[in-house]
Amino acid sequence: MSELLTVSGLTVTARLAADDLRLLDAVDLELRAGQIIGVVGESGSGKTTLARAVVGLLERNVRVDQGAITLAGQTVVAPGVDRTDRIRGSAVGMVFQDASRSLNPLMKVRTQLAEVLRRHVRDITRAEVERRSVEVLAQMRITDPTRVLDSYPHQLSGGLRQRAAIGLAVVTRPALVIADECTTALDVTTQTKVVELFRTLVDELGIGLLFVTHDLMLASDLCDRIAVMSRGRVVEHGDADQVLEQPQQEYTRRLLAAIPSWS
Ligand SMILES: Nc1ncnc2c1ncn2[C@@H]1O[C@H](COP(=O)(O)OP(=O)(O)OP(=O)(O)O)[C@@H](O)[C@H]1O
Repeated sequence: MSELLTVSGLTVTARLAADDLRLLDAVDLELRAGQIIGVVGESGSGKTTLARAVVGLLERNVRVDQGAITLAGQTVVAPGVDRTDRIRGSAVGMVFQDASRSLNPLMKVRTQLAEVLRRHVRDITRAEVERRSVEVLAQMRITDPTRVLDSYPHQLSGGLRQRAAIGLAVVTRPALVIADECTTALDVTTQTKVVELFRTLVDELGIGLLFVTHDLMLASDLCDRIAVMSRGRVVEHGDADQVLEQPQQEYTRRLLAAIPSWS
């Protein structure tokens, strides 16, 4: 099977008033369709920068110096190259920590799903918009899709809001989903349900999921592969079982030792 997402030698720098700051240093990563990769590491290790680089949402003072990101064999990011506007929201869906960053608080869920579908699916009919909106909420295991479609985000519970946000990310049937700390703000029970939902979606739809989390325990429950980041570098990268059972790097061993229930 060929790689869906390949990050090779990605080096990213922020320009600051006084100096340049390297945010990512020769990062390598691979992900196949139907797989989940957990990008883990302490705060400030570069996880969000990596996730944002894949979707071309780096801040204005940040640039790609070396390396490349390819999606299904096509280069989308390289020094001086940014083709992410062709894939963002269509081939690649995004879910953020805070559903309010994924969802527009001023629009009903129905309107938001319709807007995304109309933007990305040429000549889609009203009936098809409605059918796919209901279908995607059902895929999110939402039992009363009509109520959710007719709600504003603030009228939904945190868990339902995040499910609606995931629905918005996958309604265009992307090949890849980037989820950045998207369960962090949820209570543990809701977090578990969202993680189970992700596993089901990946298995059912065959998408690739890049799941950014500082929570190694959560990553161990969900992910097939794990990339451990420290100071802008991927220090360890491999099958989740292998990384967790036989960590090669001292940094990974320290992260594991910090989990109270890990033995
Ligand atoms: N635009 C920027 N300009 C300057 N420094 C930045 C910029 N964006 C990120 N950084 C710095 O790069 C480092 C990595 O940040 P990043 O948000 O990628 O880390 P992270 O692993 O996602 O952390 P967290 O888990 O806290 O979100 C941090 O030290 C951050 O302050």
